[in-house]
Amino acid sequence: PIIRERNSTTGDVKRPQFGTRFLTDPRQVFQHNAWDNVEWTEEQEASAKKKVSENNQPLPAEKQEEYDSRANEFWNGFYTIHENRFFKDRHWLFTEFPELAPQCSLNHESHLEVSGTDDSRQDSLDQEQRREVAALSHTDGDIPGSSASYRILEVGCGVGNTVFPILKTNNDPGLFVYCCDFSSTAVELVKTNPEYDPGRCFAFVHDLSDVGANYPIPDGTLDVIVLIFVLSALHPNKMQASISRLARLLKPGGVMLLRDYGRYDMAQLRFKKGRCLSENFYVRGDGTRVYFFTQDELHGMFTEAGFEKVQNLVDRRLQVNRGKQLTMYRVWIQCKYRKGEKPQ
Ligand SMILES: C[S@@+](CC[C@H](N)C(=O)[O-])C[C@H]1O[C@@H](n2cnc3c(N)ncnc32)[C@H](O)[C@@H]1O
Repeated sequence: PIIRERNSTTGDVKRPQFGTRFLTDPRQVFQHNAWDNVEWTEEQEASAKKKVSENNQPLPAEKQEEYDSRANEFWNGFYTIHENRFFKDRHWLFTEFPELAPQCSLNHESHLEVSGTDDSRQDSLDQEQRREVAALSHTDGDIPGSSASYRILEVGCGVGNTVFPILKTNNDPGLFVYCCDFSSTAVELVKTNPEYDPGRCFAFVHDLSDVGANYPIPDGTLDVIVLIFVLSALHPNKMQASISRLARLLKPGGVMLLRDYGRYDMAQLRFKKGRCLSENFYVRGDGTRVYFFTQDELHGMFTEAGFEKVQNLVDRRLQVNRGKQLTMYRVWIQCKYRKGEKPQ
């Protein structure tokens, strides 16, 4: 059976909630480590806007050019220092993006309600078909994963904090996971991870912004593409073409899943003067770059690339350092867009 969370009053199926702890009494703020769906006041929004506009003097062009042309070297430097200690595994992956393990909805937390026998029958039928297809076409050609029936690509996979949980959670025998990053150091860390199984996964070095470069994946064959905190690392001028390039790899009806930094996230407000490259785009001390999106900007790019919106939401969370009595306002954007059925 499929497990779905339902709104207790209307009975409607809700999207899986990222979190459910709401701050109703401001005096309670230091009672927990994090609060969900935090409302921003107008003053808070205005003060964030002011802070950002005060730090909006772009660096000289030659410096900008270096950060762009050597971007992968700066990320290699990052992974040489942090190896796989920095980005932690994400437990929210499968509640927010059930497409990553469609047959595993039983993994949802116990408070979710059980329902929908028809859907569940369809699901197990799909699964069975996938298994049959995988069993029939067992001869992989030159292309890794060519015999698979459900293909996921993660772009900007880093050291595999999304890839390995997918491989562990999604036991569909027809599953194949491709993953790439333009940091050869990161890809090497993925390949040498004891959980890396070449029969189910293929990691390769690829620059997302190099739209002329080939992927080792035929066009129109992917079910899902995942972008987690990676589009924000690209120069804003290269984002649209990169998304449109990726769209070619998806099957009609395939989905693009994205989670990334939102405008006025704490990380944006903390940038010191002299780190701004262009509006809402900054360079960190280690040379890696980051952009802070609005929902509309992402919507515009996806629709331009031929996608239809399934979800585009902003996730505002208040994180609390109880020891230091500090509050940190995080803003993330989460998108799910489906590739149109008609060719572009
Ligand atoms: C903030 S990290 C996120 C890593 C990973 N997605 C995660 O969530 O753990 C951004 C990643 O994007 C990669 N990246 C940045 N620009 C890229 C590009 N043009 N092509 C491919 N990967 C890129 C970086 O090397 C880095 O691994």
